[in-house]
Amino acid sequence: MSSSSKPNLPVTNAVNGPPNADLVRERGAASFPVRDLTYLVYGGQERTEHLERIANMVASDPVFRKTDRFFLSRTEQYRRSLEKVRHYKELIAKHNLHSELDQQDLRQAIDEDLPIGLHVGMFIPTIVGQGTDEQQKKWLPLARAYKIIGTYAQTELGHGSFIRGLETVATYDKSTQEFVLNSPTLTATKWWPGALGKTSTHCVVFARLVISDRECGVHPFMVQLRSLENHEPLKGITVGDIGPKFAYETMDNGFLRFDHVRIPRDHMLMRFAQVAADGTYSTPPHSKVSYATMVFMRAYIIGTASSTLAKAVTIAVRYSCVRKQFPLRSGEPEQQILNYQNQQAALFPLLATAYAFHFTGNYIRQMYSDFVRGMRAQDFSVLPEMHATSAGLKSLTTWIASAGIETCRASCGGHGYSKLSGLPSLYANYIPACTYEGDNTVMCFQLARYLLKLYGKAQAKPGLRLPGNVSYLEKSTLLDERCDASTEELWLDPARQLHAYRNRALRLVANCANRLVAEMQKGKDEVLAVEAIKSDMVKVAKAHSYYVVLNNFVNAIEQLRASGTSTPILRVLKTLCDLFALHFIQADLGDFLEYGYLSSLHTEPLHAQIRRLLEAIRPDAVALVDAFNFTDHALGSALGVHNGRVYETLFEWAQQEPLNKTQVAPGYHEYIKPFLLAKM
Ligand SMILES: CCCCCCCCCCCCCCCCCCC/C=C/C(=O)SCCNC(=O)CCNC(=O)[C@H](O)C(C)(C)COP(=O)(O)OP(=O)(O)OC[C@H]1O[C@@H](n2cnc3c(N)ncnc32)[C@H](O)[C@@H]1OP(=O)(O)O
Ligand SMILES: Cc1cc2nc3c(=O)[nH]c(=O)nc-3n(C[C@H](O)[C@H](O)[C@H](O)COP(=O)(O)OP(=O)(O)OC[C@H]3O[C@@H](n4cnc5c(N)ncnc54)[C@H](O)[C@@H]3O)c2cc1C
Repeated sequence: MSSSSKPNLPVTNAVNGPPNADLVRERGAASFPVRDLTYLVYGGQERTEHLERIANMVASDPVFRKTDRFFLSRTEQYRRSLEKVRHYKELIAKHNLHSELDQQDLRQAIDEDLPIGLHVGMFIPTIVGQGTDEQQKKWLPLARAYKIIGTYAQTELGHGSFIRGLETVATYDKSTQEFVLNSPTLTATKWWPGALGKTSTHCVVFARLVISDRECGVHPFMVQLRSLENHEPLKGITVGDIGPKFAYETMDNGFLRFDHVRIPRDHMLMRFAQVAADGTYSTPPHSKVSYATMVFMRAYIIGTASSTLAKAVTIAVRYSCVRKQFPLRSGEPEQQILNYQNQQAALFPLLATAYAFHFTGNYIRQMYSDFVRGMRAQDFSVLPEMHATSAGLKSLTTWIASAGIETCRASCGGHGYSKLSGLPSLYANYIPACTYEGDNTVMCFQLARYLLKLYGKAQAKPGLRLPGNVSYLEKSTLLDERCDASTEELWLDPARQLHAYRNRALRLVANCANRLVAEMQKGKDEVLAVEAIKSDMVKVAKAHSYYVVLNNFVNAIEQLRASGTSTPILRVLKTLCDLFALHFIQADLGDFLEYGYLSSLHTEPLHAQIRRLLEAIRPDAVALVDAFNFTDHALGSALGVHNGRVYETLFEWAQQEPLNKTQVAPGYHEYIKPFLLAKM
């Protein structure tokens, strides 16, 4: 089927030449107009073309090249990322990219963990969210123009998850109307904040507020760290880089200590809690409102899980199409490895998940903007739902995307282990998303607590109406219902799929609630009873989040159908949605079998339907990854190049290896020559 409009062919850093014939053939045989799916993913033709212009501008700009990154030292990588920051700023001015959206598009196209990520992602949002109007007026123009660079300094050497345990102190001195910031212990040292070590001039510091010996809890303070003239740390401030990490080399995650550093009273961000000149403290309208930037970032992280996983799947699917291994019978041509069922079973559920997460990203963005609108009107009622939902989805999406990248890497065989595949660095730079912005397990407890509370309320008060995604907690009769998908066809019914996910989630919540009561009946208080069910709480949070993801995917398809999306696109999205739904039932089959929701009567058709779905996706696999529309620059992979010239590109990129600069190995004269035969 032909596209409704020609794609803007991505700028390539692959080796030029005729494209791989298998990829060409597969692209020609797609069952749906790829370009239309791209428009759907990126929000329309105009927006897609705008993104392409930016992506191609970045991809063709030598400052943003990525191919040298594997051969640079940590310090060189950091310097290169600063060079990219400077150039990013130049391009904003040159191309008039002053809107936040344009700048976000540009950063996304640059596709590197730049040391201004925290400035944009947390420093500015914290000023916006937590600063008074006057504070915003003072700091925002400076921050937005990069006259100052900031970060978000919360985590300490001793505490990250347990925010109330932070030790940095901000003591109010009424006589001078200043706060005195101090790090009283080694463990009070701020540790980890991105761009803190070497880049930032300022930061928002989270410290315990003390007024006249009274503890008032953790609050945000604006602090200047470095001189704006020579970048030297200011008096009383010890700051530096925390040293080598798993990856993330472009980012100067830092440490920071305060020795009785004085800041003016109006440097406490006082939108919600205030300290008056005389030291009178006014409490915030919600005790966790100062945690709002983390909720914002969790929502952002959920949104990026789709694109990250989509990159890994694009690389693995294209490579699996080019790569051939074994004829089925002797004398026959070798098979593309993508024809093997095991390869499809590894990659296609991840392809489906990348699409599923795309719709979840849309959902959380909408939920977040409704929440912000409420907050502006002093309505914090949605905060618990927003916090719990984003905590759970952040955990599920980052866990699945991380594991998915590794699956993609392993499915590329030996070449997947080469950094030139792009997959090792994609993985290494992505996995901290499971830890930062809230350790995933700790985040799951937050969602599980919320669900258990609502379940308890619904039990105590029959007829209580709960919000949309959790309304199934009202229906304990659901627990008596069983699966009736006894044929392959019935497994394609979205209502039945959702029923299964809802039933599993409710079952796990109910079991957890019962176990909590049982532990308390054994004599434990509530705190210890919760400790006894913690691993089950993680399962509860995941089960609910799976349900939310599937529900969003099903709803999105319904909305697309209603808005007249073409049948071929709807058909392929429905196939992906089915595979997502059925694959994750198969993956957690024990949950569904354990309480008799499913039996072998249902599992046989389930497995058979999954095999059918893999077959259905196979002819469209390349088109489905092409629809993500990544440039070769964005993928940074010799295996995933658009033209499929995988071997040529691998060979050429390998020539850049510094070891290849000389024919004779460095160290040969000292270490090899002495024991080799002198002559043959
Ligand atoms: C929306 C999309 C926008 C798109 C466009 C944006 C463009 C942006 C560009 C950005 C580019 C950026 C690129 C950067 C890349 C990423 C870099 C990563 C940087 C990493 C930064 C960090 O890691 S910062 C540090 C993060 N730290 C944490 O997350 C700590 C985790 N811990 C906590 O959150 C909490 O302490 C806790 C939740 C674990 C517990 O809190 P606490 O102990 O204080 O409370 P309790 O347990 O007693 O609970 C009391 C009560 O409060 C509820 N609650 C807790 N937290 C919240 C909250 N945040 N909101 C609401 N309610 C909360 C809790 O559930 C309890 O409720 P009960 O009803 O009493 O049970
Ligand atoms: C790359 C990277 C960038 C970062 N950037 C920033 C930044 O810009 N600013 C900033 O302030 N911070 C930053 N951080 C810090 C990050 O937010 C914290 O590391 C994260 O919140 C986890 O906290 P923790 O390290 O204290 O883990 P811990 O809480 O010590 O977790 C260790 C283990 O204990 C378990 N655990 C913890 N508490 C409980 C509990 N109550 N019950 C059961 N199990 C528990 C966890 O599940 C985990 O398995 C960054 C971290 C990384 C890795």
